[in-house]
Amino acid sequence: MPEFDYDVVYIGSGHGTFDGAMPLAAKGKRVAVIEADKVGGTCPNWGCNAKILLDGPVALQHTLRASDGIVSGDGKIDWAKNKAHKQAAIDVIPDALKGGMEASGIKMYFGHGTIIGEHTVAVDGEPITAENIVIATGLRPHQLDVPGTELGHDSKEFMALDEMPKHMVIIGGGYIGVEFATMANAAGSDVSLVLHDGEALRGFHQPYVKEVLADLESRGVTIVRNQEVKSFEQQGHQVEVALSDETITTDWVLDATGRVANVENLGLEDLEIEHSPKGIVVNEYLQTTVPSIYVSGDVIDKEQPKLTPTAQFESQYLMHRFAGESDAAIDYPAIATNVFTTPRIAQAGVTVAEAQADPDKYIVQENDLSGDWYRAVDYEKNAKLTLIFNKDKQLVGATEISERAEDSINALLPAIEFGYTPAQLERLVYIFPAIAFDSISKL
Ligand SMILES: Cc1cc2nc3c(=O)[nH]c(=O)nc-3n(C[C@H](O)[C@H](O)[C@H](O)COP(=O)(O)OP(=O)(O)OC[C@H]3O[C@@H](n4cnc5c(N)ncnc54)[C@H](O)[C@@H]3O)c2cc1C
Ligand SMILES: NC(=O)c1ccc[n+]([C@@H]2O[C@H](COP(=O)([O-])OP(=O)(O)OC[C@H]3O[C@@H](n4cnc5c(N)ncnc54)[C@H](O)[C@@H]3O)[C@@H](O)[C@H]2O)c1
Repeated sequence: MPEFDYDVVYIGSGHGTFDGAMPLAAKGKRVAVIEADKVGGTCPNWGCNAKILLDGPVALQHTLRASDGIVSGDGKIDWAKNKAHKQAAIDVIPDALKGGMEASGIKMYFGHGTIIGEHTVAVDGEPITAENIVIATGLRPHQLDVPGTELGHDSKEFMALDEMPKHMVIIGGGYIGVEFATMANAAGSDVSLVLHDGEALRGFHQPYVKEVLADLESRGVTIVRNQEVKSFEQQGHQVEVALSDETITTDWVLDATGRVANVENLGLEDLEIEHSPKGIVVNEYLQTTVPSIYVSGDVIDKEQPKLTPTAQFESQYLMHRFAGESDAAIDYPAIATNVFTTPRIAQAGVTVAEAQADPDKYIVQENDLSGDWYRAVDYEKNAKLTLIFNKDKQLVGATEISERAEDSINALLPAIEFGYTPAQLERLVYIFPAIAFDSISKL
């Protein structure tokens, strides 16, 4: 008779869980997953998948307009149809994932999970025991601490809008702020994007960020810089957004000021597990100070970008550990990331700022892609790619601004991660003409 009900119980069913939990169960481990909301968590339901479906027509509209009359039509987006298409495409995911998990042998529990002992989680009061517990509870939207904050909305509510508001104030210059400003503008909303200082998308190459912001402005987005939000106040059907120097009256407010960790009501205090709104503190094995309790995905307090592929990498790392296949510390690879604006900005590996701060170690090579014949296929005007090499001439980092930046950086990622030699690069026979061929030819 086993000592515990399960080998591993996961709290949360997002990418921080299922990418590792399914193969772990398929290897014969006894696995349970607890979910309080939709199976699959943020990414499929309210994050990446939902967002990229809504973005499809936005990118199409941008290309159509950039084609300068070659493709005719006004490219007007029917938001209600766009939302219905998105919803139809993602509605099937939770059941499909649930089915996949159950088929691999996972027992699903629905309810709120709270850790009540080193090996015990209560699901709405019912105790379940496991040799190891994984907390993968993700993040939720941060809400500004100002009077009237409840009048603000989050990204989930934006993606559920039946109609695009005539005017929208978006607060915050992070991924969500600029991506959703791009979408709302393309769908016909008059957008004011409020930044509390001059900068947006910190962590990305700032000259490229400035180009994205300038492009948004050229399409009618008002960027309001260096303003603190003071309050939101209902005025009839509208909301007054009071900033340090001005007041904007709007139909809808998106509070995109970041996301905070779901660490409440988990029992962390009783077990003295260190945590903050940034997440739960772990060691190099993703383990908390209680050795049987691990953490995966966005809810880890970490330096790495809080993205789906990062969560997937962590859950797969834990799968190998729980399967007894590896006891090594986690070794994060180069993580590629992209801002889905039009144009996009993508990057991976050593950043330009890091390279410029250490010129003895790195060589920075800037490539203007606007004269590149292949980029004329996408009517690119401002495409640029910055490559960073070490002194052995191996690629260690790259960032691009273009309509196809995510594909370009994905194509370069293996060269960054594995440090290909010129001889190895010669053996990569890519499809031509294509983005991967074009990007790799710059090495
Ligand atoms: C608008 C938006 C767009 C995004 N776009 C991208 C993108 O383009 N590319 C990208 O890589 N990343 C993107 N992300 C980030 C990506 O969604 C996350 O990195 C990813 O979902 C993290 O997975 P996770 O499993 O750690 O957390 P989540 O997916 O958030 O899953 C956590 C789960 O835990 C459940 N839960 C929480 N507490 C409990 C509890 N006590 N008991 C039971 N269940 C609980 C929640 O209901 C949730 O289902 C986006 C995020 C947002 C919000
Ligand atoms: N393309 C993608 O991969 C993608 C897209 C969307 C979200 N995400 C993920 O979702 C998470 C959250 O994204 P996000 O954009 O909400 O957060 P973020 O942390 O990227 O950006 C928050 C922004 O709000 C600003 N801000 C904070 N307080 C403010 C205030 N009082 N007034 C004005 N501005 C303020 C910050 O300066 C920052 O620019 C991130 O983990 C991100 O990785 C990823």
